[in-house]
Amino acid sequence: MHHDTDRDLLPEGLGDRSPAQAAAASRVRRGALDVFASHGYARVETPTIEFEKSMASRMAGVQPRRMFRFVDPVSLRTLALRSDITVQLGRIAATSLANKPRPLRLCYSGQVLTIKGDGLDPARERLQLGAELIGNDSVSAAAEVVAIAIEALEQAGATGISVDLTLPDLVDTLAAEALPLATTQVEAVRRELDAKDAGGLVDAGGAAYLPLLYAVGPFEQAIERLTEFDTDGALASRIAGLREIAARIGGRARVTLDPSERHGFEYQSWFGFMIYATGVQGALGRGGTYRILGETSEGEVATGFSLYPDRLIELLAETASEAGALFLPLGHDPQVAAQQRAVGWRTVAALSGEDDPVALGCSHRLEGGEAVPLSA
Ligand SMILES: N[C@@H](Cc1c[nH]c[nH+]1)C(=O)O
Repeated sequence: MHHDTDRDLLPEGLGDRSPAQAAAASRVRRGALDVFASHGYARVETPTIEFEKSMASRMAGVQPRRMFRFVDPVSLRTLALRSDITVQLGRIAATSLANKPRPLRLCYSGQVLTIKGDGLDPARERLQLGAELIGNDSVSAAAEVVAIAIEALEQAGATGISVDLTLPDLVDTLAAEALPLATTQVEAVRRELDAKDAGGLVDAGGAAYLPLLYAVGPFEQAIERLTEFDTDGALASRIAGLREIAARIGGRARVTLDPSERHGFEYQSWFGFMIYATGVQGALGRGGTYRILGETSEGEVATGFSLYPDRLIELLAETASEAGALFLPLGHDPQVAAQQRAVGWRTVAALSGEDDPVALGCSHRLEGGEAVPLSA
């Protein structure tokens, strides 16, 4: 077909979900939210747009450059489309729910947008589902949220789950004392470690950090390497914490360690993790410990995670087999049809004598009050 306008095009990185994908998305959303609720996480809903300032300043490290921003014709202030619901929950925790007892367990689901896709993934709009445990960033909190992330993905239909643990503030921790770096070097060392570039790391003045590039892989082996590297014990409490978390997830997911992984971790502190599943390219989610900044006080610690299940939804939609439907011929008894729906049938009512039940996806036809299989 010839297009002389862009009427039918969608902007880059944005798309529709087909009926099969929308059905898979509903199942994934419901599965995950049920798991969050079953562990005591109360759902909150947040606006799609709010003041840029409140989203950009709630956690240290948030990048407003990634957000769609525009001026509100009403308030004349800059608004931003949400790119991460966690920061909105930070706002709620610091304001309307500030006086609720801690730990405060909240969960959420919604669409988020960024101006640019992330690395290999060009999508600019994504479904984000997550849970936040506010008021605690201990090993127990971390173990709880990792376990819930695994359970939520399992419930959503993911298989072969693996979890990659990381220490987001590793370089800052080491640079402070054990392996000093000039403030100007910290960023470069972090970047080369993230890129796993040994030559670049040496050039950036981070030769002492080289062994970190080898403390990567299956958890038991990698944590041994990290322990050997940590001769003066600067990382001792973190290593003990990681060991305990890994022990508590063990058996439910494959656990790996990548202590200097930074990609996508904007504000996480001592603990971070990524979560993956078989057949799904890229990470399905990310989480960790962080600090919600207050207006005057030093703020509040928290632990949580976000799942971005769009790739899983596409996979599930491809493999889902559509359940048959029951064709209701013209002149059927509406009460009988309602009874059939009540026992689980999806019905498709004829609008004219020409409607073709098979073409409309029906497997059965209502005849004499019964669902009769349509002969193929
Ligand atoms: N919202 C973070 C993940 C997270 C939730 N809680 C803590 N960390 C992200 O999407 O990267």
